[in-house]
Amino acid sequence: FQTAADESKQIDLMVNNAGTLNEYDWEPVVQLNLVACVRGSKLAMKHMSKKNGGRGGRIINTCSDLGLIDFHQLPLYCATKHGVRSFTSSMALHPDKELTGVQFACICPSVTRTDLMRSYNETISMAEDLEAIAIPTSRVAEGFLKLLRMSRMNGAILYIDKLKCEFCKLEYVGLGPVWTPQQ
Ligand SMILES: NC(=O)C1=CN([C@@H]2O[C@H](COP(=O)(O)OP(=O)(O)OC[C@H]3O[C@@H](n4cnc5c(N)ncnc54)[C@H](O)[C@@H]3O)[C@@H](O)[C@H]2O)C=CC1
Ligand SMILES: CC/C=C\CC(=O)/C=C/C=C\C=C\C=C\[C@@H](O)[C@@H](O)C/C=C\CCC(=O)O
Repeated sequence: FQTAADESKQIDLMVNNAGTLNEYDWEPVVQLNLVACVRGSKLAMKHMSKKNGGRGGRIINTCSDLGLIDFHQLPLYCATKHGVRSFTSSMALHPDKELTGVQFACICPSVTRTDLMRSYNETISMAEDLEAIAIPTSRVAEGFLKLLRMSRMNGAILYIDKLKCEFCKLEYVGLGPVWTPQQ
């Protein structure tokens, strides 16, 4: 991050995308999926914040549909992605956001054809079924671009599957507003 900041002076967009899946050797998974996402977000936040002389920016975290639902085959992976989702939307709710100029959002793709999916396939005997429901990476890119095109994306949780690319509405019961997209 420091190298990028030194070379380009200003970072406008930070994407915390790295992630992995291993329910057995699970502690490194927490470190990468959740801890690194929080670290990366905080570094970017500090650099971008108008309160520190920055000019604002966007932080987009790669979550998953498993950050929105529970799934018995991948409990640890789900826990890390629920953490990413909650951290991101909680940061977006911070009352300082107009002062910092930093917007937070996350994308929640369903199963996508990547090395991660292929490594999971090796552990089960359902390769064909997974292949049938998986989306191409280009579909995730479409969702990502949809966020970038919005001038105000703060708080967005974008669900992406074969048929849908739509914002999730979470109910902040009694504590705040439900997020709706603004252009
Ligand atoms: N493939 C899928 O079905 C889905 C993936 N995701 C999420 O998308 C993100 C990207 O995953 P994929 O492209 O599918 O997986 P992938 O395994 O194809 O790519 C993971 C990337 O993370 C990087 N990485 C791994 N460990 C790292 C470390 N310790 N430090 C820095 N970089 C590291 C790798 O170099 C690689 O570029 C992850 O956060 C994953 O949880 C979300 C929903 C569905
Ligand atoms: C699959 C691991 C890759 C990425 C993890 C991720 O971020 C999102 C995963 C989302 C869902 C994973 C579901 C996996 C399901 C499999 O174990 C099978 O149960 C699916 C089998 C058939 C599905 C057919 C259907 O119901 O349409």
